[in-house]
Amino acid sequence: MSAKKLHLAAFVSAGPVSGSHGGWRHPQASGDLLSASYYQEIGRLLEQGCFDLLFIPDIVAIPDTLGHSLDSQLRYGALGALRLDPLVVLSIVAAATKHIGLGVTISTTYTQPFILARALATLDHLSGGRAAWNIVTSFQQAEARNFGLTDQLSREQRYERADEFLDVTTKLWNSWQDDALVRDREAPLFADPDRVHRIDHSGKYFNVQGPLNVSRPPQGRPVFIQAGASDRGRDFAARWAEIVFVTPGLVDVAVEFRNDLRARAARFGRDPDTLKVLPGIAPVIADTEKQAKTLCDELYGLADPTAGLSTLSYHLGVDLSHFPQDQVLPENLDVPGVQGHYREVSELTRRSGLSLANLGRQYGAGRTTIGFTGTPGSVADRMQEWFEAGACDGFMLQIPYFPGGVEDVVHRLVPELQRRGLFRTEYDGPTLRDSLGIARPAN
Ligand SMILES: Cc1cc2nc3c(=O)[nH]c(=O)nc-3n(C[C@H](O)[C@H](O)[C@H](O)COP(=O)(O)O)c2cc1C
Repeated sequence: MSAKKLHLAAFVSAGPVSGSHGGWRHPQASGDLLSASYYQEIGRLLEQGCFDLLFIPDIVAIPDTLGHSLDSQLRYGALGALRLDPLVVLSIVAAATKHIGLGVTISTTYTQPFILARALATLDHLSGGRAAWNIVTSFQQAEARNFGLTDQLSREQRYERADEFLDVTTKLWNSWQDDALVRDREAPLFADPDRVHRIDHSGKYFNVQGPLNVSRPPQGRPVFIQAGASDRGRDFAARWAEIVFVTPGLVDVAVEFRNDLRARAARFGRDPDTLKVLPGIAPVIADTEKQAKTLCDELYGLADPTAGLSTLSYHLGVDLSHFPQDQVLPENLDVPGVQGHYREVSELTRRSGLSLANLGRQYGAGRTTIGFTGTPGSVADRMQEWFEAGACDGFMLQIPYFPGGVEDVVHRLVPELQRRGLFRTEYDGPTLRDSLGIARPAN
Protein backbone atom coordinates (compact mmCIF):
# COMPACT_ATOMS: atom_id res chain seq x y z
CA MET A 1 0.00 0.00 0.00
CA SER A 2 1.24 3.43 -0.86
CA ALA A 3 0.36 6.49 1.25
CA LYS A 4 0.78 8.92 -1.59
CA LYS A 5 -2.02 8.78 -4.12
CA LEU A 6 -2.08 9.13 -7.89
CA HIS A 7 -3.79 12.05 -9.59
CA LEU A 8 -5.84 11.30 -12.68
CA ALA A 9 -6.79 13.66 -15.50
CA ALA A 10 -8.71 12.78 -18.66
CA PHE A 11 -7.79 14.33 -21.99
CA VAL A 12 -11.16 14.98 -23.64
CA SER A 13 -11.03 16.76 -26.95
CA ALA A 14 -14.15 18.76 -27.87
CA GLY A 15 -13.77 17.27 -31.31
CA PRO A 16 -13.32 13.88 -32.98
CA VAL A 17 -9.97 12.71 -31.53
CA SER A 18 -8.78 12.36 -27.94
CA GLY A 19 -6.71 9.18 -27.71
CA SER A 20 -6.87 7.59 -31.14
CA HIS A 21 -7.52 8.89 -34.63
CA GLY A 22 -9.59 5.76 -35.21
CA GLY A 23 -11.65 6.39 -32.07
CA TRP A 24 -14.53 8.33 -33.60
CA ARG A 25 -15.03 5.50 -36.14
CA HIS A 26 -15.17 2.78 -33.48
CA PRO A 27 -18.58 1.08 -33.00
CA GLN A 28 -18.44 1.83 -29.24
CA ALA A 29 -17.99 5.56 -29.90
CA SER A 30 -21.60 6.56 -29.47
CA GLY A 31 -23.01 9.98 -28.74
CA ASP A 32 -22.98 13.22 -30.63
CA LEU A 33 -19.93 15.37 -30.05
CA LEU A 34 -22.00 18.42 -30.97
CA SER A 35 -24.42 17.87 -28.09
CA ALA A 36 -24.23 19.20 -24.52
CA SER A 37 -25.28 15.84 -23.09
CA TYR A 38 -22.23 14.11 -24.63
CA TYR A 39 -19.78 16.19 -22.53
CA GLN A 40 -22.02 16.16 -19.47
CA GLU A 41 -22.20 12.37 -19.57
CA ILE A 42 -18.41 12.11 -19.86
CA GLY A 43 -18.03 14.55 -16.93
CA ARG A 44 -20.47 12.58 -14.74
CA LEU A 45 -18.75 9.29 -15.55
CA LEU A 46 -15.29 10.65 -14.77
CA GLU A 47 -16.64 12.07 -11.53
CA GLN A 48 -17.95 8.64 -10.56
CA GLY A 49 -14.34 7.53 -10.99
CA CYS A 50 -13.15 10.38 -8.69
CA PHE A 51 -10.99 11.90 -11.44
CA ASP A 52 -9.13 15.06 -10.47
CA LEU A 53 -9.62 16.75 -13.82
CA LEU A 54 -11.44 16.75 -17.13
CA PHE A 55 -9.09 18.54 -19.48
CA ILE A 56 -9.96 19.97 -22.90
CA PRO A 57 -7.11 20.80 -25.30
CA ASP A 58 -7.53 23.53 -27.89
CA ILE A 59 -6.09 25.14 -30.97
CA VAL A 60 -7.41 28.15 -32.85
CA ALA A 61 -7.07 26.97 -36.45
CA ILE A 62 -7.61 23.85 -38.52
CA PRO A 63 -4.06 22.61 -39.13
CA ASP A 64 -2.80 22.72 -42.70
CA THR A 65 0.85 21.78 -42.19
CA LEU A 66 0.75 18.52 -44.19
CA GLY A 67 0.98 19.53 -47.83
CA HIS A 68 -0.36 23.02 -46.98
CA SER A 69 -3.85 21.57 -47.19
CA LEU A 70 -6.85 21.15 -44.89
CA ASP A 71 -7.76 17.92 -46.67
CA SER A 72 -6.07 15.37 -44.39
CA GLN A 73 -7.49 16.85 -41.19
CA LEU A 74 -11.04 17.28 -42.45
CA ARG A 75 -11.40 14.12 -44.54
CA TYR A 76 -10.09 11.74 -41.88
CA GLY A 77 -11.47 13.52 -38.80
CA ALA A 78 -7.97 14.13 -37.45
CA LEU A 79 -7.07 15.85 -34.18
CA GLY A 80 -7.67 19.41 -35.35
CA ALA A 81 -10.57 18.86 -37.76
CA LEU A 82 -13.17 20.34 -35.43
CA ARG A 83 -12.86 21.98 -32.00
CA LEU A 84 -15.72 23.39 -29.99
CA ASP A 85 -14.80 26.26 -27.68
CA PRO A 86 -13.59 24.53 -24.49
CA LEU A 87 -14.73 27.29 -22.14
CA VAL A 88 -18.32 26.93 -23.32
CA VAL A 89 -18.12 23.14 -23.13
CA LEU A 90 -16.68 23.17 -19.61
CA SER A 91 -19.35 25.59 -18.44
CA ILE A 92 -22.02 23.10 -19.38
CA VAL A 93 -19.99 20.27 -17.76
CA ALA A 94 -19.75 22.40 -14.59
CA ALA A 95 -23.53 22.52 -14.44
CA ALA A 96 -23.79 18.71 -14.52
CA THR A 97 -21.03 17.88 -12.01
CA LYS A 98 -19.96 18.80 -8.47
CA HIS A 99 -16.38 17.76 -7.85
CA ILE A 100 -14.32 17.23 -10.98
CA GLY A 101 -11.77 19.88 -11.98
CA LEU A 102 -12.37 21.66 -15.30
CA GLY A 103 -9.24 22.28 -17.35
CA VAL A 104 -9.58 24.75 -20.20
CA THR A 105 -6.88 25.46 -22.79
CA ILE A 106 -6.42 29.12 -23.78
CA SER A 107 -3.48 30.63 -25.62
CA THR A 108 -1.63 33.59 -24.14
CA THR A 109 -0.59 34.60 -27.65
CA TYR A 110 -4.06 35.22 -29.05
CA THR A 111 -6.07 36.72 -26.22
CA GLN A 112 -5.85 39.50 -23.66
CA PRO A 113 -5.19 39.04 -19.92
CA PHE A 114 -8.34 40.90 -18.86
CA ILE A 115 -10.63 38.72 -20.98
CA LEU A 116 -9.02 35.52 -19.75
CA ALA A 117 -8.85 36.53 -16.06
CA ARG A 118 -12.53 37.46 -16.11
CA ALA A 119 -13.66 34.28 -17.91
CA LEU A 120 -11.74 31.94 -15.62
CA ALA A 121 -12.73 33.79 -12.44
CA THR A 122 -16.32 33.36 -13.63
CA LEU A 123 -15.84 29.61 -14.24
CA ASP A 124 -14.16 29.22 -10.85
CA HIS A 125 -17.04 30.98 -9.07
CA LEU A 126 -19.82 29.19 -10.92
CA SER A 127 -18.19 25.77 -10.48
CA GLY A 128 -17.39 26.26 -6.78
CA GLY A 129 -13.60 26.33 -7.23
CA ARG A 130 -12.89 23.84 -9.99
CA ALA A 131 -11.30 25.89 -12.78
CA ALA A 132 -7.88 25.12 -14.23
CA TRP A 133 -6.13 26.80 -17.14
CA ASN A 134 -3.86 24.98 -19.57
CA ILE A 135 -1.50 27.79 -20.51
CA VAL A 136 -0.39 27.41 -24.11
CA THR A 137 1.58 29.80 -26.27
CA SER A 138 0.48 28.19 -29.61
CA PHE A 139 2.90 26.94 -32.22
CA GLN A 140 1.08 26.85 -35.57
CA GLN A 141 1.44 29.26 -38.47
CA ALA A 142 -2.24 28.69 -39.27
CA GLU A 143 -3.16 30.08 -35.83
CA ALA A 144 -1.09 33.24 -36.38
CA ARG A 145 -2.90 33.77 -39.67
CA ASN A 146 -6.27 33.77 -37.89
CA PHE A 147 -5.20 36.74 -35.77
CA GLY A 148 -3.88 39.17 -38.36
CA LEU A 149 -0.28 37.96 -38.33
CA THR A 150 1.64 36.63 -41.33
CA ASP A 151 4.10 34.81 -39.10
CA GLN A 152 4.20 33.46 -35.55
CA LEU A 153 6.06 35.16 -32.74
CA SER A 154 9.33 33.34 -32.01
CA ARG A 155 9.30 30.81 -29.14
CA GLU A 156 11.27 33.26 -26.98
CA GLN A 157 8.78 36.07 -27.68
CA ARG A 158 5.82 33.76 -27.04
CA TYR A 159 7.17 32.76 -23.63
CA GLU A 160 8.16 36.33 -22.79
CA ARG A 161 4.61 37.45 -23.57
CA ALA A 162 3.27 34.47 -21.57
CA ASP A 163 5.34 35.42 -18.50
CA GLU A 164 3.96 38.95 -18.59
CA PHE A 165 0.45 37.61 -19.29
CA LEU A 166 0.66 35.48 -16.12
CA ASP A 167 1.97 38.42 -14.15
CA VAL A 168 -0.99 40.57 -15.26
CA THR A 169 -3.68 37.93 -14.75
CA THR A 170 -2.32 37.10 -11.29
CA LYS A 171 -2.51 40.79 -10.37
CA LEU A 172 -6.09 40.93 -11.70
CA TRP A 173 -7.17 37.89 -9.66
CA ASN A 174 -5.61 39.58 -6.62
CA SER A 175 -7.18 42.97 -7.34
CA TRP A 176 -10.08 42.14 -5.03
CA GLN A 177 -9.06 41.29 -1.48
CA ASP A 178 -10.66 38.07 -0.28
CA ASP A 179 -13.12 39.92 1.95
CA ALA A 180 -13.92 42.74 -0.51
CA LEU A 181 -17.35 41.46 -1.52
CA VAL A 182 -19.39 42.31 1.58
CA ARG A 183 -23.04 42.19 0.37
CA ASP A 184 -24.34 43.89 3.51
CA ARG A 185 -27.97 44.83 2.68
CA GLU A 186 -28.44 47.02 5.75
CA ALA A 187 -25.37 49.25 5.49
CA PRO A 188 -25.62 49.18 2.44
CA LEU A 189 -22.22 47.92 1.35
CA PHE A 190 -22.07 45.68 -1.70
CA ALA A 191 -18.28 45.72 -2.18
CA ASP A 192 -15.80 47.67 -0.07
CA PRO A 193 -14.04 50.24 -2.32
CA ASP A 194 -11.03 50.21 0.05
CA ARG A 195 -10.50 46.52 -0.61
CA VAL A 196 -10.64 46.59 -4.44
CA HIS A 197 -7.51 47.92 -6.15
CA ARG A 198 -6.39 49.05 -9.57
CA ILE A 199 -3.31 47.16 -10.80
CA ASP A 200 -1.86 49.87 -13.10
CA HIS A 201 0.25 47.37 -15.02
CA SER A 202 2.47 48.84 -17.70
CA GLY A 203 4.77 46.44 -19.54
CA LYS A 204 6.25 45.40 -22.86
CA TYR A 205 3.14 43.58 -24.12
CA PHE A 206 0.29 44.83 -21.93
CA ASN A 207 -1.04 47.96 -20.28
CA VAL A 208 -3.87 47.12 -17.90
CA GLN A 209 -5.41 49.45 -15.37
CA GLY A 210 -7.74 47.05 -13.53
CA PRO A 211 -9.24 46.11 -11.19
CA LEU A 212 -11.00 42.99 -12.49
CA ASN A 213 -14.79 43.30 -12.48
CA VAL A 214 -15.17 39.88 -10.82
CA SER A 215 -14.34 39.22 -7.15
CA ARG A 216 -11.44 36.95 -6.14
CA PRO A 217 -12.25 33.38 -7.20
CA PRO A 218 -12.77 30.54 -4.69
CA GLN A 219 -9.37 29.00 -5.49
CA GLY A 220 -7.63 32.39 -5.37
CA ARG A 221 -6.83 31.82 -9.00
CA PRO A 222 -7.38 28.85 -11.30
CA VAL A 223 -4.96 25.92 -11.12
CA PHE A 224 -2.23 26.40 -13.73
CA ILE A 225 -1.50 23.60 -16.20
CA GLN A 226 1.37 23.66 -18.69
CA ALA A 227 3.13 21.34 -21.12
CA GLY A 228 6.36 23.13 -22.02
CA ALA A 229 9.00 20.80 -23.36
CA SER A 230 11.83 23.08 -24.55
CA ASP A 231 14.35 24.50 -22.10
CA ARG A 232 12.43 27.80 -22.05
CA GLY A 233 9.13 25.93 -21.76
CA ARG A 234 10.36 23.89 -18.79
CA ASP A 235 11.46 27.04 -16.98
CA PHE A 236 8.06 28.56 -17.63
CA ALA A 237 6.36 25.43 -16.26
CA ALA A 238 8.69 25.32 -13.24
CA ARG A 239 7.87 28.96 -12.44
CA TRP A 240 4.09 28.88 -12.88
CA ALA A 241 2.55 25.43 -13.36
CA GLU A 242 0.87 23.25 -10.77
CA ILE A 243 0.11 20.45 -13.24
CA VAL A 244 2.49 19.58 -16.07
CA PHE A 245 1.53 17.37 -18.99
CA VAL A 246 4.24 15.50 -20.81
CA THR A 247 4.42 12.66 -23.34
CA PRO A 248 7.68 10.89 -22.51
CA GLY A 249 7.06 7.42 -24.01
CA LEU A 250 9.44 5.56 -21.70
CA VAL A 251 9.63 5.36 -17.92
CA ASP A 252 13.29 6.38 -17.58
CA VAL A 253 12.72 9.45 -19.79
CA ALA A 254 9.76 10.35 -17.57
CA VAL A 255 11.86 10.03 -14.38
CA GLU A 256 14.52 12.30 -15.84
CA PHE A 257 11.93 14.88 -16.95
CA ARG A 258 10.21 14.99 -13.56
CA ASN A 259 13.51 15.30 -11.67
CA ASP A 260 14.58 18.12 -13.97
CA LEU A 261 11.30 19.97 -13.53
CA ARG A 262 11.31 19.57 -9.73
CA ALA A 263 14.89 20.89 -9.56
CA ARG A 264 13.90 23.90 -11.69
CA ALA A 265 10.85 24.54 -9.47
CA ALA A 266 13.13 24.55 -6.40
CA ARG A 267 15.38 27.10 -8.16
CA PHE A 268 12.30 29.35 -8.50
CA GLY A 269 11.84 29.07 -4.72
CA ARG A 270 8.91 26.65 -4.95
CA ASP A 271 8.20 23.47 -3.04
CA PRO A 272 8.54 20.85 -5.83
CA ASP A 273 5.57 18.94 -4.38
CA THR A 274 3.27 21.77 -5.52
CA LEU A 275 4.01 20.69 -9.10
CA LYS A 276 2.27 17.52 -10.31
CA VAL A 277 3.73 15.83 -13.38
CA LEU A 278 1.17 13.82 -15.35
CA PRO A 279 2.48 11.87 -18.35
CA GLY A 280 -0.04 11.14 -21.07
CA ILE A 281 -0.89 7.47 -21.56
CA ALA A 282 -3.43 5.87 -23.88
CA PRO A 283 -4.84 2.88 -21.99
CA VAL A 284 -6.71 0.20 -23.91
CA ILE A 285 -8.46 -2.08 -21.44
CA ALA A 286 -10.32 -5.39 -21.79
CA ASP A 287 -11.05 -8.53 -19.77
CA THR A 288 -8.11 -10.48 -21.18
CA GLU A 289 -4.75 -9.53 -22.67
CA LYS A 290 -5.89 -11.10 -25.95
CA GLN A 291 -9.07 -9.02 -26.11
CA ALA A 292 -7.12 -5.87 -25.30
CA LYS A 293 -4.68 -6.64 -28.10
CA THR A 294 -7.58 -7.24 -30.50
CA LEU A 295 -9.16 -3.91 -29.51
CA CYS A 296 -5.83 -2.21 -29.99
CA ASP A 297 -5.46 -3.76 -33.46
CA GLU A 298 -8.98 -2.60 -34.30
CA LEU A 299 -8.15 0.99 -33.33
CA TYR A 300 -4.90 0.74 -35.22
CA GLY A 301 -6.80 -0.37 -38.32
CA LEU A 302 -9.28 2.50 -38.01
CA ALA A 303 -6.57 5.16 -37.74
CA ASP A 304 -5.68 6.28 -41.23
CA PRO A 305 -1.89 6.78 -41.64
CA THR A 306 -2.47 10.11 -43.40
CA ALA A 307 -4.54 11.38 -40.46
CA GLY A 308 -1.76 10.53 -38.00
CA LEU A 309 0.91 12.00 -40.27
CA SER A 310 -1.18 15.14 -40.65
CA THR A 311 -1.38 15.58 -36.88
CA LEU A 312 2.30 14.75 -36.41
CA SER A 313 3.13 17.35 -39.09
CA TYR A 314 1.22 20.04 -37.23
CA HIS A 315 2.63 19.02 -33.86
CA LEU A 316 6.17 19.28 -35.23
CA GLY A 317 5.47 22.28 -37.46
CA VAL A 318 7.12 20.32 -40.29
CA ASP A 319 5.48 19.33 -43.58
CA LEU A 320 6.21 15.59 -43.54
CA SER A 321 4.84 15.12 -47.07
CA HIS A 322 8.29 16.25 -48.28
CA PHE A 323 10.01 13.12 -46.93
CA PRO A 324 9.96 9.59 -48.44
CA GLN A 325 7.07 7.76 -46.78
CA ASP A 326 8.77 4.34 -46.90
CA GLN A 327 11.81 5.54 -44.96
CA VAL A 328 12.29 6.49 -41.32
CA LEU A 329 11.73 9.98 -39.91
CA PRO A 330 15.02 11.86 -40.42
CA GLU A 331 17.13 12.54 -37.32
CA ASN A 332 18.06 16.04 -36.15
CA LEU A 333 15.16 17.78 -37.86
CA ASP A 334 14.76 21.45 -37.09
CA VAL A 335 11.41 21.32 -35.28
CA PRO A 336 9.68 24.66 -34.73
CA GLY A 337 6.68 22.94 -33.07
CA VAL A 338 6.53 20.64 -30.05
CA GLN A 339 10.01 19.31 -29.25
CA GLY A 340 8.56 16.86 -26.74
CA HIS A 341 6.52 15.17 -29.47
CA TYR A 342 9.61 15.04 -31.71
CA ARG A 343 11.60 13.36 -28.93
CA GLU A 344 8.75 10.90 -28.44
CA VAL A 345 8.54 9.85 -32.11
CA SER A 346 12.34 9.85 -32.53
CA GLU A 347 12.58 7.37 -29.66
CA LEU A 348 9.86 5.26 -31.24
CA THR A 349 11.61 5.34 -34.63
CA ARG A 350 14.93 4.32 -33.05
CA ARG A 351 13.22 1.53 -31.10
CA SER A 352 11.14 0.06 -33.89
CA GLY A 353 12.55 1.31 -37.22
CA LEU A 354 9.05 2.28 -38.40
CA SER A 355 8.74 3.89 -41.83
CA LEU A 356 7.20 7.36 -41.88
CA ALA A 357 3.85 5.98 -43.16
CA ASN A 358 3.70 3.41 -40.35
CA LEU A 359 4.80 6.01 -37.84
CA GLY A 360 1.84 8.10 -39.00
CA ARG A 361 -0.53 5.23 -38.34
CA GLN A 362 1.07 4.50 -34.97
CA TYR A 363 1.04 8.17 -33.95
CA GLY A 364 -2.54 8.52 -35.09
CA ALA A 365 -3.59 5.40 -33.23
CA GLY A 366 -2.16 6.96 -30.05
CA ARG A 367 0.17 4.10 -29.32
CA THR A 368 3.54 5.77 -28.81
CA THR A 369 3.64 5.08 -25.06
CA ILE A 370 3.82 1.33 -24.83
CA GLY A 371 2.67 -1.02 -22.11
CA PHE A 372 -0.73 0.41 -21.26
CA THR A 373 -2.77 -2.12 -23.19
CA GLY A 374 -4.14 -5.08 -21.27
CA THR A 375 -6.33 -6.14 -18.40
CA PRO A 376 -7.14 -3.69 -15.59
CA GLY A 377 -4.56 -5.56 -13.50
CA SER A 378 -1.71 -5.36 -15.99
CA VAL A 379 -2.37 -1.70 -16.86
CA ALA A 380 -2.52 -0.88 -13.13
CA ASP A 381 0.78 -2.78 -12.65
CA ARG A 382 2.45 -0.53 -15.21
CA MET A 383 0.96 2.63 -13.72
CA GLN A 384 2.13 1.59 -10.27
CA GLU A 385 5.59 0.87 -11.63
CA TRP A 386 5.86 4.38 -13.15
CA PHE A 387 4.48 6.00 -10.01
CA GLU A 388 6.80 4.13 -7.66
CA ALA A 389 9.81 4.79 -9.92
CA GLY A 390 9.25 8.54 -9.43
CA ALA A 391 8.26 9.00 -13.08
CA CYS A 392 5.04 10.86 -12.28
CA ASP A 393 2.51 12.13 -9.77
CA GLY A 394 -0.33 10.60 -11.74
CA PHE A 395 -1.43 10.31 -15.35
CA MET A 396 -3.29 12.09 -18.06
CA LEU A 397 -5.41 9.44 -19.76
CA GLN A 398 -5.98 9.75 -23.48
CA ILE A 399 -9.03 7.54 -23.75
CA PRO A 400 -9.43 6.09 -27.26
CA TYR A 401 -13.19 6.54 -27.69
CA PHE A 402 -16.16 7.96 -25.80
CA PRO A 403 -18.09 7.11 -23.78
CA GLY A 404 -17.25 3.35 -23.90
CA GLY A 405 -13.55 3.95 -23.17
CA VAL A 406 -14.40 6.04 -20.09
CA GLU A 407 -16.65 3.28 -18.80
CA ASP A 408 -13.77 0.81 -19.08
CA VAL A 409 -11.48 3.13 -17.17
CA VAL A 410 -14.00 4.12 -14.49
CA HIS A 411 -15.58 0.72 -13.90
CA ARG A 412 -12.50 -1.49 -14.33
CA LEU A 413 -9.19 0.34 -14.04
CA VAL A 414 -10.08 2.80 -11.26
CA PRO A 415 -11.40 0.10 -8.86
CA GLU A 416 -8.16 -1.83 -9.38
CA LEU A 417 -6.09 1.27 -8.51
CA GLN A 418 -8.33 1.91 -5.49
CA ARG A 419 -7.97 -1.70 -4.32
CA ARG A 420 -4.20 -1.17 -4.30
CA GLY A 421 -4.56 2.03 -2.24
CA LEU A 422 -3.14 4.03 -5.14
CA PHE A 423 -6.18 6.19 -5.83
CA ARG A 424 -8.84 8.00 -3.79
CA THR A 425 -12.29 6.47 -3.21
CA GLU A 426 -13.92 9.85 -2.57
CA TYR A 427 -13.10 13.49 -3.23
CA ASP A 428 -10.92 15.25 -0.67
CA GLY A 429 -12.87 18.52 -0.70
CA PRO A 430 -14.95 20.78 -2.89
CA THR A 431 -12.19 22.44 -4.96
CA LEU A 432 -9.66 21.17 -7.47
CA ARG A 433 -6.90 22.44 -5.16
CA ASP A 434 -8.31 20.11 -2.46
CA SER A 435 -8.05 17.16 -4.86
CA LEU A 436 -4.49 18.08 -5.76
CA GLY A 437 -3.47 18.80 -2.16
CA ILE A 438 -2.18 22.23 -3.20
CA ALA A 439 -2.85 25.26 -0.98
CA ARG A 440 -4.95 28.21 -2.09
CA PRO A 441 -2.54 31.03 -2.92
CA ALA A 442 -2.59 33.94 -0.48
CA ASN A 443 -3.59 37.30 -1.90
C1 LIG B 1 -0.12 16.54 -23.53
C2 LIG B 1 0.02 17.84 -24.21
C3 LIG B 1 -1.11 18.61 -24.48
C4 LIG B 1 -0.99 19.82 -25.15
N1 LIG B 1 -2.12 20.53 -25.44
C5 LIG B 1 -2.01 21.66 -26.19
C6 LIG B 1 -3.17 22.35 -26.60
O1 LIG B 1 -4.28 21.97 -26.28
N2 LIG B 1 -3.01 23.45 -27.36
C7 LIG B 1 -1.79 23.93 -27.75
O2 LIG B 1 -1.73 24.95 -28.42
N3 LIG B 1 -0.67 23.29 -27.35
C8 LIG B 1 -0.75 22.17 -26.61
N4 LIG B 1 0.38 21.49 -26.25
C9 LIG B 1 1.68 22.07 -26.60
C10 LIG B 1 2.34 22.72 -25.42
O3 LIG B 1 1.54 23.71 -24.83
C11 LIG B 1 3.66 23.37 -25.79
O4 LIG B 1 3.46 24.43 -26.68
C12 LIG B 1 4.51 22.40 -26.46
O5 LIG B 1 4.73 21.31 -25.62
C13 LIG B 1 5.80 23.03 -26.93
O6 LIG B 1 6.53 23.43 -25.84
P1 LIG B 1 7.82 24.20 -26.09
O7 LIG B 1 7.43 25.47 -26.80
O8 LIG B 1 8.38 24.48 -24.73
O9 LIG B 1 8.67 23.32 -26.92
C14 LIG B 1 0.29 20.30 -25.56
C15 LIG B 1 1.43 19.52 -25.29
C16 LIG B 1 1.31 18.31 -24.62
C17 LIG B 1 2.56 17.53 -24.37
